Amino acid sequence: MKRLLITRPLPDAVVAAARDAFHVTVRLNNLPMQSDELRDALRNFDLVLPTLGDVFDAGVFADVDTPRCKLLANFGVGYNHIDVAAAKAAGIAVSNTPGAVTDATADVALTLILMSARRAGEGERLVRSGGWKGWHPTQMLGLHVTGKTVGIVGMGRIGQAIAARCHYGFNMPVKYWNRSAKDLPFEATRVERLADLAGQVDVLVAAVPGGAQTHHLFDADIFEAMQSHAHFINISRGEVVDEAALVAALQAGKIAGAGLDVYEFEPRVPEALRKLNTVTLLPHLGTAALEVRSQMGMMAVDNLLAFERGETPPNQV
Ligand SMILES: NC(=O)c1ccc[n+]([C@@H]2O[C@H](COP(=O)([O-])OP(=O)(O)OC[C@H]3O[C@@H](n4cnc5c(N)ncnc54)[C@H](O)[C@@H]3O)[C@@H](O)[C@H]2O)c1
Ligand SMILES: O=C(O)[C@H](O)CO
Repeated sequence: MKRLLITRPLPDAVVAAARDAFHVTVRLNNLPMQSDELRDALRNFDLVLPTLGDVFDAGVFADVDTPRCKLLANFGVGYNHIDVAAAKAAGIAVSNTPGAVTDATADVALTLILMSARRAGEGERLVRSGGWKGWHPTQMLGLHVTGKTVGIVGMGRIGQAIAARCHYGFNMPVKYWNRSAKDLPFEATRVERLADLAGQVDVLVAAVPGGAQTHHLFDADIFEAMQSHAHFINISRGEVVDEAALVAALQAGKIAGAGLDVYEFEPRVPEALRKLNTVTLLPHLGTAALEVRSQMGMMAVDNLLAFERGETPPNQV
């Protein structure tokens, strides 16, 4: 049997399915793998099932002369923590888990849109603090979401699921920025320049992958272009945002609020961001449901099984 390393505890059913086919070691630690562990994983296992935070960068591959590992079957759709080109050069394939994450992540985007626009986090803190003095007509007025325009940046699987929820559920006109035009089952306007989109919408949502091409896509210029009543939502990767520029925009009231599930240097969330009442902060909850995490794990196992049969994994990247 091939030796498989699962780098974090996963739902029982996933580990059981993996044990049916492989000699499995589960690393009983919820923190990302450290430098030595990453290298040892490549040296000592035939297959590795890593996840977010396990940073397999070019240096890791360069340090391991003849890796025993032949597949990194990532748990999650986003694989910006793996240098895929360096992996390939080292003879290691990479797969991910697209689709399994789509609806759950779109649901969290809608949670953030509503929480940010309707000041739900701020309201919850007010009640919890015992400081609420009762309802009155001008208390905590937020942005009415129904009918407002949403701008989706990255009209992929998750972007489309967010757009559909906004369109069908909240009657929101949809605009988007994407490398290519999308054929969608509802009306949506493609805008050529990101800064133009930013200036035209009431809610701007980041749904692009992380990586070098999208690093700091949302910078001071984009926040400057946004309308002062608009909200910025990020469910993609923290690194797509210049976090310092976002903090500055919020502090200066250039935008009304932000809803974030991801951060530039996770799990570190700058104190300046945590202090702002206009920000809703979630701890990377996009796929955090047992059903979803189980589906992600099963997809990763399917990729491993296909590879073991000598086939190309269904979700090789
Ligand atoms: N918050 C969470 O828990 C969570 C959960 C799942 C996924 N994610 C993130 O969401 C991302 C998107 O997932 P998906 O399944 O929708 O991916 P996808 O590949 O279906 O969609 C990505 C979209 O972004 C566009 N895009 C890619 N690179 C681009 C670039 N350089 N410039 C402009 N547009 C670009 C693509 O054309 C595509 O339309 C993942 O890569 C992951 O980082 C976060
Ligand atoms: O990329 C993904 O799938 C998520 O961020 C991890 O749940």
